[in-house]
Amino acid sequence: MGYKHIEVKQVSGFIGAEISSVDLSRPLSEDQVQEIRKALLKWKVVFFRNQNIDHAAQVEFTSRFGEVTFAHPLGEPEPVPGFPQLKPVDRKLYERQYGFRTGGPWHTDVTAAINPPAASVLRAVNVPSFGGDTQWSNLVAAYEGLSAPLRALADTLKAEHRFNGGGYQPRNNKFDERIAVNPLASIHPVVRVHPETGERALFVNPGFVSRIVDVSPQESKLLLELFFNQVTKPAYTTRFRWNNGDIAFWDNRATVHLAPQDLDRLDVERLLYRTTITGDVPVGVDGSRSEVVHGEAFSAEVPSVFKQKADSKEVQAVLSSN
Ligand SMILES: O=C(O)CCC(=O)C(=O)O
Ligand SMILES: [Fe+2]
Repeated sequence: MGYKHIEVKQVSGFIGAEISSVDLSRPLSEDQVQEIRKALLKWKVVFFRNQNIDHAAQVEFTSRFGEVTFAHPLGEPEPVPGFPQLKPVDRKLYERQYGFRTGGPWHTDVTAAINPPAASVLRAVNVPSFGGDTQWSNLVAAYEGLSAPLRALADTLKAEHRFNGGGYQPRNNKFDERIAVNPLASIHPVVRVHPETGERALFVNPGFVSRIVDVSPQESKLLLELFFNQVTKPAYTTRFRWNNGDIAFWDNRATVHLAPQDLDRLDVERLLYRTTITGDVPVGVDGSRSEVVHGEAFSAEVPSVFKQKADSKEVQAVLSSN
């Protein structure tokens, strides 16, 4: 309905659509880009099956929707040599480098930054034949599902987001060292007005929110329990079963997502690559903007912590153009 250049099929009640009749290995027309953007804004996450595109094509696809960021504000894990925008989502690499396999709690990408990514693109390269599904939840539906008095309260609140302050457990490894060097943190409105749709989203996530500000610690804890419950309600979610070559593209301003939890004890490989699009500074219902607690904005710029890394050979390999 309403699409002339792509096919769009809704996959869940509140979130998610599969887009077909488009070949991402070839340059997209401006009409296709506009319709994909329209579907993304409506469905919050869109899926493309069986695309089998390479690194360069992923970066090219992502760039049609905005500025492609550096892989990660901490430069961890190491981006792909020659592709500073590509963040490997690689169980084997994480295990080798950090000693853990789990994908962590429900989260929105990089909300510790003052300008969390507008959107993320994830491409499956080597996924297991069973398990490893990713889930997304619709933060606009979550907001709208609150009672009117709770929405009114949420509209007035702000929350602190930080890399080491939410649901991620300390790991005592290289990743934590990086966070200690650059303890990225920001205060965002609990209800964010979406810059493109004007919709209100319940912009809190169990991964990175450390506290609600200006309330007591106990009030913060109980409010967050309520909000986290709301944003992860199964009703607002969709679940994606990956095959190699599949791509998920989500609006990071209006969703939380959950990496698979069912593979933690299994010795299986799972490799995907993520790109992200530079986001704007969130704005609350009263028009107030988020505030930096610590750290720099997240964009295509090479983060200073990455530039400062001692092992400059690795850094050079990542930054050298291909
Ligand atoms: O492993 C996954 O399915 C999702 C990983 C993730 O959170 C991300 O790429 O942002
Ligand atoms: Fe993520």
